[in-house]
Amino acid sequence: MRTLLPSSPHNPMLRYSQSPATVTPSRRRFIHCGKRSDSSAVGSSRSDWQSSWAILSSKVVSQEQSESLLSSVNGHSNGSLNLVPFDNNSLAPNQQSKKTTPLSITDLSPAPMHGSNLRVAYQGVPGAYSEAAAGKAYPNCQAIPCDQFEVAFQAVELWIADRAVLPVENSLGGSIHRNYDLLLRHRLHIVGEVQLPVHHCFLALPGVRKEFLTRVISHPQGLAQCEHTLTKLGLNVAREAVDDTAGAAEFIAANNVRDTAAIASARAAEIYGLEILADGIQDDASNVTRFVMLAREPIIPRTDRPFKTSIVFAHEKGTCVLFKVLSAFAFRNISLTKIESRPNHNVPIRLVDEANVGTAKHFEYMFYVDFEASMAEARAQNALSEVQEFTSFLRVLGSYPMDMTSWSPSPPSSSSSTLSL
Ligand SMILES: O=C(O)C(=O)C[C@]1(C(=O)O)C=C[C@@H](O)C=C1
Repeated sequence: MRTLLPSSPHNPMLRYSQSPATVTPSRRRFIHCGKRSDSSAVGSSRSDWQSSWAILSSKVVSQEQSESLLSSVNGHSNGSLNLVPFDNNSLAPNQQSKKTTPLSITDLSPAPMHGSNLRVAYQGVPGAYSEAAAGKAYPNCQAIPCDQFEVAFQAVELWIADRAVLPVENSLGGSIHRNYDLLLRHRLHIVGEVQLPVHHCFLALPGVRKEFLTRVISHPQGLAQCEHTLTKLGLNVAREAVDDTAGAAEFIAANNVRDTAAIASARAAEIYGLEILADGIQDDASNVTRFVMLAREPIIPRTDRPFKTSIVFAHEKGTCVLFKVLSAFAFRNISLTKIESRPNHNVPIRLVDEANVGTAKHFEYMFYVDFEASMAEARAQNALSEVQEFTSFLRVLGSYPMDMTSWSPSPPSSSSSTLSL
């Protein structure tokens, strides 16, 4: 069995290892709200979403369930929850030990952007955009680098990390498909989202001139997001994909590679001692990547701020249900913010024999939809009940606060050169 191990004491990045597990989860108590199944998502029950959300929406919860919710709302331990402070000593003696108002759902206010002491797994090495996203999602968190997306999922499942922050889509490069597939294979819950402006730099070893360059390396998304600019710069260089942007910078520095440039962040340049040859080389100034925050347990959905809900569904009869499913949202005035389809790995192709005509070969899909409503709203619950009628598989990936932070394209860093190199 593959296990997760830090690669070395000096490089604490989490990697897969074939050696016996030596990692001890720091907390063993694991109460989850949803029904657990093996990693085969399509094998999940069609009422899977209800089992998760019934507990959250119910006013009558068992002590174990409420303890579970209280101890890990939005993944924060009790200590960091914004519960209404209750000072027993400030009450008159005859009132002491009596709580004046019952705790309500809205008192369980997690601070979604608060992350002190949280261990947050991300893919990449220090200086990666994902590390910055982890810091935006959970300020002051302990960011844990992982060499693959799947390792970040497992780090949370094994209690090595409390959260994972993973990219799902970029405004220029599109969806990060691997993470859509992994969301389905694993049983973590989306508990938040952050949108990070991504400002790329063109980096090389100090003193390297562009005439010497034969190659540019970066994460595939980094290459995709700078494609037109690279062409415009007139560089005759091969493009090569690596695991992450900062890893590309680290590689150049560690191996003293003088014919290669990296597309990465200004912070990566600083960490690995590279020079910024050009700044802001993304094809669009407002380049932004959306990340999701993942936890072992869902948060309590609320109605006092904008929420988004992410679902995934499929039907054994294929894409013909898509229109009906989408109409369940349209009738209730629920806006969709994203729709994505991925191959249905359990049933990738469906053969339909038509008499005298031949065999039609239909590709089968899993559909991912994000919509602007909270699972605490009746209209969202009703829409999902209707969706359930039309689908053979439905899972709520999470209902979570939308990232509403004000945003503007990041200005070039002060050490920038010109775009023309
Ligand atoms: O390589 C990095 O720095 C990452 O954090 C990964 C990643 C991605 O997967 O999209 C994150 C944000 C940017 O869009 C480019 C790359």
